[in-house]
Order: sequence, then structure tokens, then C-alpha cells
Amino acid sequence: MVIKINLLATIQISNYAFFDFLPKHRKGKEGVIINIASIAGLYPFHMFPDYSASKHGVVAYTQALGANAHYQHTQVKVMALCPGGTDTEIWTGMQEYYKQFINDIEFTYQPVEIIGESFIKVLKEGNNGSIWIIKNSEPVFEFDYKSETLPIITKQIF
Ligand SMILES: NC(=O)C1=CN([C@@H]2O[C@H](COP(=O)(O)OP(=O)(O)OC[C@H]3O[C@@H](n4cnc5c(N)ncnc54)[C@H](O)[C@@H]3O)[C@@H](O)[C@H]2O)C=CC1
Ligand SMILES: CCCCCC(=O)/C=C/C=C\C/C=C\C/C=C\CCCC(=O)O
Repeated sequence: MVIKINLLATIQISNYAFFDFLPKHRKGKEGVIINIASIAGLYPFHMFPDYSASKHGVVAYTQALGANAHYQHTQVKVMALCPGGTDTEIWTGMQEYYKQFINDIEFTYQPVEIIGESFIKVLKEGNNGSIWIIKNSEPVFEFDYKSETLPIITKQIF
């Protein structure tokens, strides 16, 4: 279920915006799609295995559709936000088994307003394909893939 809602629905609606809605209806020269992933989409998170997998999918999809090869054809930027723990209702919906691990995590829940403010900043300043972290109420910053993980594929590497 979480894969359907978090990953498949994100892919479906982004594809619709990218290939159909924005080409037909946008007013400016550029369109922007910002997907909501999570820090659990950058690092595997033991409290939410299925959720973490779904958000890794959102990050990978965003980077792939956010490749500049696409932008040259469409002038649509695709980016993602990766919030850390944020004070919303979502935490009340955890499955019973996983609740026993809640004390393993040591963050404070940031207020939801910071997500809105960060969204506006990324909308104005973010580059195509960029992934942004919002955690512990700190200013939003871009995730540095080069120092953290394998690079995305831009040439034959196998
Ligand atoms: N709160 C947090 O700590 C974090 C949240 N996120 C992400 O932020 C996004 C928003 O989550 P929150 O505001 O925290 O959660 P929330 O539980 O407060 O809000 C989620 C909303 O999604 C709606 N929803 C759920 N299933 C749906 C469906 N099948 N069709 C249509 N709407 C549906 C709910 O009715 C609710 O309004 C989610 O993608 C979540 O994964 C990411 C990182 C951290
Ligand atoms: C430091 C980690 C920050 C993680 C932030 C985040 O994305 C928080 C999410 C909070 C709650 C998720 C709640 C429900 C997830 C839905 C289903 C979980 C199913 C269990 C599973 O295997 O994932």
C-alpha cells in the first residue's frame, strides 16, 4: 500500500504534469515539479522499511526525470524535498510493530512551516534534478550526491 501511495502515485502524477499538463497549460517559459521524498529516501531507515523503499524510489525517479537531457526538450525542472522528522499527523499512523523503535531516534520534530518556506526557496533557486534536505529546523540545503553515494548514471559504467 505504501508503495502505491508514495511511489506509484508520485510517478503517475509527475508523469501527467511533465508530459501532459505543463506542456499544454504553463504560462511561463519554464515548468517546475517538486516531489516530496524524505531523509528516509536517502538513507535506509529501520523504523520504516517499506516507506524507506518507496521514498528511495521517489528520489531515483526525480533524479532520472530531472536529467538535463529531458530539460533540453521540455524546459520542465524536476526536484525533490527530503524532510527529516516534522510535526504532522503522519507519526500517529505508524504500524504497531515499529512503534517500539521510536526511542531509537533522537531528533526533535521540526515545525511544518519550515517545509513551506523551504519549498519556496527551492522553487526559486533549485537546479533541475536537485535533491534538498530539510532537517532539525536548519535552512534547507542541497544533498551532495558526489560525496555521499554512487553518482547517477550519465555514461556506460558496466
Ligand atoms: N512528517 C514527517 O516527519 C515527514 C513527512 N514526509 C512526507 O511528507 C508528505 C506529507 O506528509 P505529512 O504532512 O507529514 O503527513 P500527514 O499524515 O499529516 O498528511 C498526509 C495527507 O495525505 C493524505 N492521504 C493519505 N493517503 C492518501 C491517498 N491514498 N490519496 C489521497 N490523499 C491521501 C491524508 O489524508 C493527509 O491529508 C508525505 O509524502 C510524507 O511521506 C517526509 C518526511 C518527513
Ligand atoms: C530520521 C528519519 C526521518 C524520517 C522522516 C519521515 O519520512 C517520517 C515518516 C514518518 C512516518 C511514516 C509513517 C507511516 C509510514 C507508512 C507505512 C509504514 C509501513 C511500515 C514500513 O515498513 O515502512
